[in-house]
Amino acid sequence: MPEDLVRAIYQYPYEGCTNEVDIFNYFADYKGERYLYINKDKSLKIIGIGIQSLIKRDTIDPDGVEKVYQSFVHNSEVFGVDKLQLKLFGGFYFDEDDSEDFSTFHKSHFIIPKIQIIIEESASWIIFTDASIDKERVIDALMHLTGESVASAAHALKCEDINLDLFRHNAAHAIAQMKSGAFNKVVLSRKRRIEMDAEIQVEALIDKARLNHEASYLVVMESGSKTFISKTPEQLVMVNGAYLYTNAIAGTMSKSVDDAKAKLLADEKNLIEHKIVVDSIKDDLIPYVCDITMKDHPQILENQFLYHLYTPIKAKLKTGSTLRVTHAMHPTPALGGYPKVQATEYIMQAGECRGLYGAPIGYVDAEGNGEFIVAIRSMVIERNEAVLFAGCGIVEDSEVESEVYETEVKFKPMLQMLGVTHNE
Ligand SMILES: C=C(O[C@@H]1C=C(C(=O)O)C=C[C@H]1O)C(=O)O
Repeated sequence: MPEDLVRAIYQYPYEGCTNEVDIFNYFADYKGERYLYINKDKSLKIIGIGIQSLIKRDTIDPDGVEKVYQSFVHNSEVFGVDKLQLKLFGGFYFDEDDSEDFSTFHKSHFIIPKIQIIIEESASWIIFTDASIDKERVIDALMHLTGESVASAAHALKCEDINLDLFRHNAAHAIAQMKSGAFNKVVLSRKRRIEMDAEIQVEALIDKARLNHEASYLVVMESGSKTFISKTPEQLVMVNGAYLYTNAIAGTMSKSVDDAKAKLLADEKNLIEHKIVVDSIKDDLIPYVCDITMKDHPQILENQFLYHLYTPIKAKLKTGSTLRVTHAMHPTPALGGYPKVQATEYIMQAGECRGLYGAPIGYVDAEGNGEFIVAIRSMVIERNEAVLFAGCGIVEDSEVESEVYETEVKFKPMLQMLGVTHNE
């Protein structure tokens, strides 16, 4: 019998524990095969446990991914109480470059889990795609979790900047290129490796993130021995029925600067960087949407350590799904540069091999709705090591040392999550 015909999706209303740390802990046996997605206003949590089907490609292939997921959903028999809720979660690499840091991930990496827990404000579900799991037992156990927090036992031994000299060199080179008119903006990035004295526990990191109430997403994706984590403030795209939402986030000032908000809103260099992103997003959206609405001037987005210039954008969707639009928009000049092709080539020549750093990660449902984020403020961990990523937009008026400082501040959310307070 073809495999498709014996698949089944079982859905139950979920009234169990809503603490993601407890749930991750309970499913410790599935380490390497779990994921977590929490949206910015914490109105949606998606937790995936085990791998029923890994949709993987060694190229960035949104159409191929969508086809396999649709076939899974439509060829499965559904035993459920509500309309089909199973969501597909995963991401695409930043670009087609291979990346050693992400060797257990694929350029298209999407997961249909064995168990998916969806926690929304109005209702929640637990979904099983594996008939052999004892569903009653799992549901009963989840109802009785006690909400213990998990403190990290690991301390930093060593902090090492992997490519700071190269970053300085590339930034100076890019500024010179832009002064001679080669392109307008490029985003360059740095990496920092942290070695801890014990294994880094993902549950402890999630617990740390949970206690921090800043308006950011939280994404955790395990793949074998590696785990990717992003605590990003940046949405790439959300599709909800007839509407599409996106935003431009570009232009940054540390909160430690006196009068930072007012300075940022009036700073010519940052306003130029921001406008490049807004204009490029508009151009990329035109084939898919109509009635684009946005304000003429950016507002301030506040993070724990930084202020950003921020323009929310709403439009009516004419055609396309979340995955299609994600592919068309990524990378915006907030992470790539402008013009897009030249900037992306520049990043590839700079040898950054970003993998999932700055990549689109998110979820879609069977109707094409969903949300993708831009995976910044991120790190990949393996055993007792973490590699942290931070980047910034370079324009012709940039100064190399200010950009070095900006990336220092952008490492902070991940350093804080690891409990590293100073450079060891
Ligand atoms: C590239 C990063 O951040 C991006 C770059 C910004 C900038 O240059 O001002 C601001 C927000 C993000 O779009 C990062 O945090 O790694």
